[in-house]
Amino acid sequence: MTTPTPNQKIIYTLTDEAPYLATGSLLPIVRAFTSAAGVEVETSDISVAARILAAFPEKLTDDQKVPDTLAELGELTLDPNANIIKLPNISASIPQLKAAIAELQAQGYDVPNYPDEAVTEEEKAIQANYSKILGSAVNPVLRQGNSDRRAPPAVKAFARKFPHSMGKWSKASRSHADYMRGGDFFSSEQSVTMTDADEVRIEFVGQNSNVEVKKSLKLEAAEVLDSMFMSAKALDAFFERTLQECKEDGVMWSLHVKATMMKVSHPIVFGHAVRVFYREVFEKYGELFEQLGVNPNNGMASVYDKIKTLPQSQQEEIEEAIHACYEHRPEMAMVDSVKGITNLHIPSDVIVDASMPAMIRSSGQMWGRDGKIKDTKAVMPESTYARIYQEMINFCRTNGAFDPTTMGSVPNVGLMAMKAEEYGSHDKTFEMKEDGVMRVVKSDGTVLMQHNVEKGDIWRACQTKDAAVRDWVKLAVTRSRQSDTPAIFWLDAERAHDRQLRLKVEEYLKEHDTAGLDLRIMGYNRAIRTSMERMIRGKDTISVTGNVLRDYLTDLFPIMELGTSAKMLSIVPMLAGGGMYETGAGGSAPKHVQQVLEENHLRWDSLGEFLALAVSIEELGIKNDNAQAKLLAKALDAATGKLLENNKSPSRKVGELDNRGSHFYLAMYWAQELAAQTEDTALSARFAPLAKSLTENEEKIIAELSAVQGQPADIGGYYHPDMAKVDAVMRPSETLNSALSSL
Ligand SMILES: NC(=O)C1=CN([C@@H]2O[C@H](COP(=O)(O)OP(=O)(O)OC[C@H]3O[C@@H](n4cnc5c(N)ncnc54)[C@H](OP(=O)(O)O)[C@@H]3O)[C@@H](O)[C@H]2O)C=CC1
Ligand SMILES: O=C(O)CCC(=O)C(=O)O
Ligand SMILES: [Mg+2]
Repeated sequence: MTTPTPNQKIIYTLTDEAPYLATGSLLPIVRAFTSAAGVEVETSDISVAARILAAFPEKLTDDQKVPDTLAELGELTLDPNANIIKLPNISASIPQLKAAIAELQAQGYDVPNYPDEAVTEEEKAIQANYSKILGSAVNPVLRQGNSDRRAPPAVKAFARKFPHSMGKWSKASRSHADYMRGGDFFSSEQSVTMTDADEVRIEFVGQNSNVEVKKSLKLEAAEVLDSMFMSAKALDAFFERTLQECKEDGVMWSLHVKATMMKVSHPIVFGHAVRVFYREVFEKYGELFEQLGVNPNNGMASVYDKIKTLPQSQQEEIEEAIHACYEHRPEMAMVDSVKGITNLHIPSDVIVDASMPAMIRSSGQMWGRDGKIKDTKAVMPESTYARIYQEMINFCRTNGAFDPTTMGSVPNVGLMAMKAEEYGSHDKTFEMKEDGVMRVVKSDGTVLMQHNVEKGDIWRACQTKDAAVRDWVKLAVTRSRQSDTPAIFWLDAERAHDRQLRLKVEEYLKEHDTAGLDLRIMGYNRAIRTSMERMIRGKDTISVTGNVLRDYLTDLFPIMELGTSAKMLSIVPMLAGGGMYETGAGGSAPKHVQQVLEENHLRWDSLGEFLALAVSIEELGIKNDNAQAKLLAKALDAATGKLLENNKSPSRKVGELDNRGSHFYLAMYWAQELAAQTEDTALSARFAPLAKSLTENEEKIIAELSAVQGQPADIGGYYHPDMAKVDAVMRPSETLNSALSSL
């Protein structure tokens, strides 16, 4: 056996919820296999619980302390040998963060409460510490490269053979997307490309002409800087209009934002929606709510939580006032109609990238209060990106639902490196405390951009580094060439930022041999229409997009094509030369954990993990000239293909094959492939006994795995489960466990 050298290491992240549970079953299998090629798989815990613990070492006993693994991984991304498998993790909203803190405290960890309002210096320090954990806090640190997401041919073939359900579209559907026609970020966007490096200042000039420096920003030469704002008044008027229209037309109302990734601006937008929808409640009890510390940006859950301290009679009075709003407001989409959880309950329940495709896939409908699905107005204030959903809705209404058995594919090459664009704007986002002017000023005093703003407006700046753009263009050309597929750069002539980017794209395309390639540049509406026209004819089109569209499209198209983005291959070739392999574009699926707790069935599909692992092991094999690793990767790909062909993916129903069962099949096929190959006889001899014992014991192992289903499972915590309990729940087959340990 080869001894692992420092380079022969894969870092496998431990995250949260369903992917964490799935890891409990998959990782022991992976480790058993990779050790045969001298490849070590090391874990790195970046769960929200681990990140909380790492932030407060001074509050913990020595044996409770954990390392700051996210910082360590962040450094590793700069190493050309980095090889990281990144599973989806929770991007916590404030309510989720508080729940995780409470769970840790109950387990005996003395971590501080999250201060809603930080007054003292100590509270401010605690809040600053927690702000690094809030929202999408992991991905921006690790994503030191651009993004390449696609459905591998075997996965596409699987979708054609076993198509997922698609809700029919009616020409009479009244569902649509609605967005601001003015006063939003789109209408106010300004953008400049820096000629030289400089340290610019973001300043606020008040009506008394006092200048407040909000932030100093070091910019590189050729970097693109944008600034924009959303008018609070226009936003409120927009929400009011959408609510009135829904009430008049009898269409359900729903809100779709990305409060997790846009962790500063979108919770504020969400808070406006809450205040407008429940206007009478906030008018009547506004002062009391302020005293109680209610924060509408955290949703109606914050109201219900804070009024608990009031006398029963007063609580009932407020609850009645809330119910009175439902009388004159339109019906609102529900997250859980049984439990009465509405769209405005917490800001992280409805996340636009997954929620809009789910709606379009279900005939354009969402769940109502009565548990029935109905037509809905999908409200997405930012018109920049909302328009693409309306294009798809129009397309489905005209052409009917997409057909997974014949449709082509839209892979994505996304500009993501170095916190590109809006997803890096959090430290440059400000809610205006008074009327005045926001401006960006060069060190020599030249004003680069400025906006007149009013109290409550949300102003933000976004950066895009030149090196990131250059690499993105290269990746697009490479993917188009390698897959012999046309590529469209989605750049909108109406957008100031995109006009700057277009100049760069045109320049950097000249650095490549593009002869014979079909590369086009189009505005968003035309780009999505062209892609869809081609898609229904079975043709593929690469979408080459900015960061937000990367996020949106890598759920939108996969959910139509494959039923879920979890089946995507998602690669981040790092700028420094290493590789990160993300598992799908999908999230951590809280509903899946609930099912495990209730009936010990995990419907999580680890296909994304299988695909990521194969590329990661292959890359490691190439870099280290490790022929056995290359064979392992090849066999894993073949095993994944077999698993898809034989339909051994997890089912959603208790009693049927679940995540653990599908892992067994992967192990069996993988061992069979390795035993059958003839390129390396030592490897074949090593895996032959395992292949034999798994094949012979298939029925017994499946029976052992099914036997545990149907009753509640205990994993000892939600955010910080007990590893031993997870191990017991996720590895219930003695026969499988002992076969693996004999390898
Ligand atoms: N890369 C990352 O780290 C990401 C993290 N997230 C985080 O995930 C959480 C949930 O986000 P949400 O927007 O609801 O997105 P999810 O992708 O978790 O949920 C959408 C639905 O997709 C289905 N799904 C997703 N992955 C799988 C899988 N592997 N196997 C089977 N089905 C799957 C599930 O459908 P069903 O329930 O019908 O089975 C799930 O409910 C949030 O905390 C969010 O911050 C979200 C996106 C990316
Ligand atoms: O970081 C997150 O919160 C989610 C990431 C995401 O949705 C994506 O990259 O597709
Ligand atoms: Mg996404």
